[in-house]
Amino acid sequence: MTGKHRVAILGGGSFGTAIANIIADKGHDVCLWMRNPERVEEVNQQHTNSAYLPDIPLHPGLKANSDLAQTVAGCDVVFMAVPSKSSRDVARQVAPLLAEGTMVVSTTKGIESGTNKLMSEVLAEELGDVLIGVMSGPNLAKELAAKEITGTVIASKSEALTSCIQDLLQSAYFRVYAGGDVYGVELAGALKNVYAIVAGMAAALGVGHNTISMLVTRSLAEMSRYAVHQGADPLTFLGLAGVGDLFVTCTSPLSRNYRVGFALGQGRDLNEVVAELGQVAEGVNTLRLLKEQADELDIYMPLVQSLYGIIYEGKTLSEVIGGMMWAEQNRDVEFTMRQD
Ligand SMILES: NC(=O)C1=CN([C@@H]2O[C@H](COP(=O)(O)OP(=O)(O)OC[C@H]3O[C@@H](n4cnc5c(N)ncnc54)[C@H](O)[C@@H]3O)[C@@H](O)[C@H]2O)C=CC1
Ligand SMILES: O=C(CO)COP(=O)(O)O
Repeated sequence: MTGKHRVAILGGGSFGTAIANIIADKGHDVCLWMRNPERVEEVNQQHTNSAYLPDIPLHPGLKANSDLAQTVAGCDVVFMAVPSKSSRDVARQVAPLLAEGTMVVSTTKGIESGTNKLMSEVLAEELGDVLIGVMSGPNLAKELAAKEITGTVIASKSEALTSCIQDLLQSAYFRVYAGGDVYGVELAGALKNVYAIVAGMAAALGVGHNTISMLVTRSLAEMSRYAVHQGADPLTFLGLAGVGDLFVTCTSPLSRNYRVGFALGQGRDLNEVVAELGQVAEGVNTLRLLKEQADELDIYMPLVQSLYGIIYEGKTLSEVIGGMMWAEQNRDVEFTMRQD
């Protein structure tokens, strides 16, 4: 350990708990902010968070608190681990409590409704004089908490922040890469959720491996096309935050977005499925925002258009697949950044 940090994690769901546990394991002071006093009690007394990470014993040094001011008092690093719909609200609450120069890292993989802003932009607007970073990669909370080997990307304009977060999280099972493409890393994390819904749907239909492979590859092409149009670095999409996260979310039933897609593929109702999940599946909201953006900016996004058609316009999956295969017939040259 290269110096002890005091760290606050805002949001005691699956991912916040997994990250907090890694940091506690490494011997830092870490406090998890959770609204529910019973869950706070469970973390502090039983060292578990059974609602989100059942069967995972948490480090006894990991503390939880429902008081935000007490949670962040004296912290030099804060992780934001709430869903995108709550990020601005939580940022507003915490803003007056943070010291100048605090390092704030968003782990949220979503886009704000109404503004189409990413979380680093929301934090920059709300938090004043702090350093901001974003973290994204193939990081299913349950696997991370079970110490399955993986990696992630921490991106920030501040090298002090990226190296601090590398020291904080790096371990035998978690490799942390630094990057400078804040926008691309964050956007990749939000976009892949939409394609995980498509992949889950395809899995429910029992499609072949060729089909899954085509779907994931064309998803990467589509999300890269959108991101590059918006100013991201295409190489980001070939890394852990891009194809790495896309691959895991499109193939694992541990992904909540994949599970939503799987249930839709079984013919179930979206609202019922989302309610039953009890955790956030950011892709549902991101799909709506992306479809609006694709229309407005005239970006070719056939998978987004098709999923939107199925979920919100009552189109059938076979109708959509037929249309997509025909549209691509005979005139497609494979190059990811092309408009067609
Ligand atoms: N679970 C995963 O495998 C990963 C999730 N993420 C991202 O992290 C973000 C959070 O996801 P999860 O922890 O998985 O979600 P979750 O649904 O498991 O937990 C979210 C937590 O935030 C809390 N929360 C919601 N609104 C709040 C508010 N206004 N104030 C205080 N707390 C609030 C909830 O009570 C809950 O404890 C999402 O954007 C997700 O995409 C990122 C990497 C992996
Ligand atoms: O982002 C994730 C893994 O990297 C988790 O995906 P879900 O939100 O679909 O569970």
